[in-house]
Amino acid sequence: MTIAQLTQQECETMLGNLPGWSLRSDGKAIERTFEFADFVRAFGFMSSVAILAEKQDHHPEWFNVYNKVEMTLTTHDAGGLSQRDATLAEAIEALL
Ligand SMILES: C[C@H](O)[C@H](O)[C@H]1CNC2=NC(N)=NC(=O)C2=N1
Repeated sequence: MTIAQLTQQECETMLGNLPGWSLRSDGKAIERTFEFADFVRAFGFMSSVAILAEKQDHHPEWFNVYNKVEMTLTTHDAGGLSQRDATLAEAIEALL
């Protein structure tokens, strides 16, 4: 499935609406680290994100150590950032 990449302007607008997220150095993904009180809360967050990801058919790349979750969003089918990344990031922020 071919999905359109965001334009430079759309990327800037997206990041302006997503404080805490930053653009990866190659410009093809956005990243954010989440920190929770303990592992159980971090894993509960990941479980909630997993349900969102399935609903949106759009999945994060992530790494968890104890209470920290490092998350990267990119659209593999687009080879970079797409509206799907913005939509998922906004839904994730709404969980906090
Ligand atoms: C067939 C394809 O794997 C699906 O359309 C979805 C699954 N989840 C996905 N997640 C992400 N991050 N990028 C994708 O391109 C993607 N594609």
